[in-house]
Amino acid sequence: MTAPAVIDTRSVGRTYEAVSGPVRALDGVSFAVRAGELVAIIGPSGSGKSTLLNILGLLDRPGEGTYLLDGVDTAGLREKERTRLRAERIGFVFQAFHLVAHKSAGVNVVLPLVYNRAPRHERRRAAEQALDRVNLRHRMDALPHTLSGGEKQRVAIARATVHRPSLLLCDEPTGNLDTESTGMIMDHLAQLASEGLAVVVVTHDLTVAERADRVLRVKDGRLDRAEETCGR
Ligand SMILES: Nc1ncnc2c1ncn2[C@@H]1O[C@H](COP(=O)(O)OP(=O)(O)OP(=O)(O)O)[C@@H](O)[C@H]1O
Repeated sequence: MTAPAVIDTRSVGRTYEAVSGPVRALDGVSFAVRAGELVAIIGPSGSGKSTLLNILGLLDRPGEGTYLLDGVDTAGLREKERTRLRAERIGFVFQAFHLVAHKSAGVNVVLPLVYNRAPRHERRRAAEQALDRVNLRHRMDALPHTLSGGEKQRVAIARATVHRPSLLLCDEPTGNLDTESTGMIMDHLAQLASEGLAVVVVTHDLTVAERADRVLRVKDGRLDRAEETCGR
């Protein structure tokens, strides 16, 4: 049986109104990402990757076309409903980790559950499980500055997945990491995908893209249809 589409975009376009005139950042972008897939998005600077990631993360709206997240047509949602859908269904991982510096790894991981108003007694256990998935349960009480870059990103992955979203969006997740840590982060992302998460990674690193099930190339705001299929 085919896994359900977590991301389903149809003819998505986005134009920015810049001082110098309109900038066509995305044009006719249609693709799906299913539960259990690890997909890399690559493309030159200015090709539209961030614009696409912002739309997929419900941080921006497409100018044209439709975006269905978990089968929900996001166009008709009010801002409050978009915020809730984002908080429940999406996790974000950034290049610069964005951990709260004066809070322990465990408290950082628990934050989405606080925002989602999960029952208090469930939070600690969920944080332990999320840290366990990235082999960092023993660093639960560690402050971010005592962790290596790779460990910080693993905490960020635990935080982004603690509420069991259906979609994990990663923006250059290995941009600040060495080769060894990069490999470990990709191992964890592949593992999460194999457990049913849809994982999307925007990257400039071709060794990262090689680990994906599929690579989507963006060029001048359009998807290059000559997609590669890579084995994980
Ligand atoms: N807020 C904005 N206002 C006007 N133009 C914008 C805005 N944001 C992005 N653009 C333009 O839209 C196009 C796509 O930009 P985008 O940031 O999505 O590309 P990118 O592929 O993420 O680039 P990079 O790899 O450098 O981050 C570019 O031409 C960019 O200059």
